Amino acid sequence: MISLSASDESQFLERQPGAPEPEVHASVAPPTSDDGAAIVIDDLHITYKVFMERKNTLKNAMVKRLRGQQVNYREVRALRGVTFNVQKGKCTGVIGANGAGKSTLMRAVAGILPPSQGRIEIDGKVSTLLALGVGFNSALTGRENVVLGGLAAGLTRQQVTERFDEIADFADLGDFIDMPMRTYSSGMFSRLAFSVAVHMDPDILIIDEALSAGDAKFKDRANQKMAELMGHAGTMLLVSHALGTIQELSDEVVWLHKGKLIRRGDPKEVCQAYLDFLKVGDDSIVMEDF
Ligand SMILES: Nc1ncnc2c1ncn2[C@@H]1O[C@H](COP(=O)(O)OP(=O)(O)OP(=O)(O)O)[C@@H](O)[C@H]1O
Repeated sequence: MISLSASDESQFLERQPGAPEPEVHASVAPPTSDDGAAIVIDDLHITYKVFMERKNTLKNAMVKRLRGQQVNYREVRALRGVTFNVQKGKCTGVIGANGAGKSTLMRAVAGILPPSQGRIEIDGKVSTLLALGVGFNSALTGRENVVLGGLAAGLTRQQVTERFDEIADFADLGDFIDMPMRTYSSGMFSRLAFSVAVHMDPDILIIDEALSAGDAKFKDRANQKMAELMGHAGTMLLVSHALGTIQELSDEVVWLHKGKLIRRGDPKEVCQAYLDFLKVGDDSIVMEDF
């Protein structure tokens, strides 16, 4: 059995203090051809600016700038020259320790964060748990959010109406579908986000494990649905600390560390290199699957 989420497993994936940094593996080379790629990521840099004002707000920083005063900020280089592509119909898993840049990469591919340098090219309609989860309005009911989410993803009102029952059945929320989403548990919230995301006929599906929480029964159905989507030649970018899930679903794995791409290639080999680096045993792969 595989699981979508293993956030509680990350405790097993801590590096030993003082362990050396991983070296960029020699086999990491820029993609030779972008032909047939659904996602092209070329020398991608993302730098966050963290404002260091006493009252640390964007408004304060803007007021200072308008007054011609110097604005103090610190730069966090979350991604530093990442290059790889994802071929149509393939699944690429993204792994790495806390703070490696995985979520930043997902947000950039989803179009939420603009590149500071480099380029991202997307060929197809992207559906992402990130964007949809963020788009939900917790004052509205699940039903209303499904309609809004569907329209935002480019479906017509009629298409949303036609798909509504399927989306609601998959999320399996019972009467809660007509309750405001602020009354939902985080698992219920994620189930609806997942259900909406996978029913939008995405060409490219971006899944960040943080939003794919759910109970074991739902995870089983979610895994089946993902396998089904992949069967329809869907392209997937999947972030997870659950290396079992990553190996099960991915055609290729990318290992990020402190914003750099360390290794890219065969899922088993890259996961093993990552585990060797973390110096944790194979048990961590097995444990997250239960
Ligand atoms: N909004 C932000 N503003 C400033 N720095 C940020 C912001 N979001 C992330 N960072 C920084 O960027 C780096 C990469 O963070 P990111 O969340 O992408 O890592 P991650 O691999 O997803 O980590 P995790 O496994 O803990 O979720 C970290 O140093 C983090 O502190």
